[in-house]
Amino acid sequence: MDRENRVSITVIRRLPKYYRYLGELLKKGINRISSQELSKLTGFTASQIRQDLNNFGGFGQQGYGYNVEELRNQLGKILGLDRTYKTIIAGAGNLGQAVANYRGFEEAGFKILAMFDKNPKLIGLKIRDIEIKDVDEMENFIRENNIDIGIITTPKESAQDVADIFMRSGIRGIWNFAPADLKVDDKVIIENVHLNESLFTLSYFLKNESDYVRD
Ligand SMILES: NC(=O)c1ccc[n+]([C@@H]2O[C@H](COP(=O)([O-])OP(=O)(O)OC[C@H]3O[C@@H](n4cnc5c(N)ncnc54)[C@H](O)[C@@H]3O)[C@@H](O)[C@H]2O)c1
Repeated sequence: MDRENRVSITVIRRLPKYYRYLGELLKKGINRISSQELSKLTGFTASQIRQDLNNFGGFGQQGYGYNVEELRNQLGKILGLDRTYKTIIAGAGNLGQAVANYRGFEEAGFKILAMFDKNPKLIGLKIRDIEIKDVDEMENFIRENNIDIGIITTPKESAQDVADIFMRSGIRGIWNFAPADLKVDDKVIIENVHLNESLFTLSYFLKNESDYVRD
């Protein structure tokens, strides 16, 4: 896709939600859906949905709506979910272990090959079948296994060091849970999951209940 035809980030951020709802519809055996029905499910307006999907060529037909399976497959391809990603976790504490324990990521194609920590007490332990290795081995492991995605679940003080190792060893995608604004090269995509920020936003909405517009 050339620069002018690039799809906006706000549209991209809505795609996983469409993808998830379409998956749920398929599980219920529903094979056809109109943009109005999708609107009721997702909370986005029908015209927003049509506009979003038109960015990728438009999948619906007037009077018919969308074929759920076809649309989900297409969105899966657009999201890059039609392949698997080799993934590692740096920081095998509470959150790192919780991420490693969740099978859903693997089912979606994100295979966790190893975890890395600096605490000798953790090294050698396994979470499911995922071994916790010494962080000193991480750089070589990434190079040898062509790791695609690195997950950061270390304390924030170590997060930049970990990101630097990821970058030098060729990782292109970083999923960062540490509350730190990491500096990465242009070649690297970073997606931050700042759980606290989300919780503080919830706190704002509770405090200002009658005072905001939901999107
Ligand atoms: N636990 C949560 O629910 C939660 C919620 C919000 C944010 N976070 C963030 O996620 C991160 C991890 O939180 P946690 O609760 O799992 O912490 P934790 O202390 O349980 O685990 C952190 C792990 O990172 C390891 N570590 C430290 N420096 C390292 C390095 N340089 N290389 C490799 N491993 C290293 C530690 O030995 C430890 O095992 C923190 O940045 C925290 O702020 C966690």
